[in-house]
Amino acid sequence: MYSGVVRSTTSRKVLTLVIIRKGSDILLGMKKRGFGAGKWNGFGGKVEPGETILEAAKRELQEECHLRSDSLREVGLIEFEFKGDPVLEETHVLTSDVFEGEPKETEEMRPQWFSIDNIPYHQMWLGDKYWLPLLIQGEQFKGYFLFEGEEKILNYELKTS
Ligand SMILES: Nc1ncnc2c1[nH]c(=O)n2[C@H]1C[C@H](O)[C@@H](COP(=O)(O)OP(=O)(O)OP(=O)(O)O)O1
Repeated sequence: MYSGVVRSTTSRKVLTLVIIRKGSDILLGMKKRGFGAGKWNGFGGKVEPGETILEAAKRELQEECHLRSDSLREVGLIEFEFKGDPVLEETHVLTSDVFEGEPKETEEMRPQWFSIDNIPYHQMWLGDKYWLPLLIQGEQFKGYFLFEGEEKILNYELKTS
């Protein structure tokens, strides 16, 4: 997809990432365990065998914060690579401002609304400050991020369409 990037990955994991919006707020969750613990992020996870991207996104949203949305739409596709890890994370980013329920803390995530003027980028994945503003502006985007560990980006590309 990106001419300048040579990937060293040999397999691919498909993930979803959902950002729910309400007026000028977005909903993030503090990841309590596992991969990305201690970071604010959208809601999502691995797409299970037999599931569509949309089904997986809806399931993860409900499992992680008890919200339901039948109006999720895909706005972004990001490939995350971690140096030395043979797995490329193909992450589908979806959003909606139509949902049912109130966000509730779960075993995995502690949800909290943030104003788009006060997003806690310093406690989020480093790449988020590049692509999340595009989502907030209503853009569609494709990206690639190469990380070294969790706290350093070696290379990235981001394009809007
Ligand atoms: N680099 C980066 N920036 C922003 N967001 C992410 C990454 N890497 C990622 O994996 N993510 C997102 C994509 C997913 O929404 C989550 C990771 O999901 P994970 O918790 O590993 O998947 P689950 O299926 O929920 O895992 P278990 O419940 O099986 O532990 O972060």
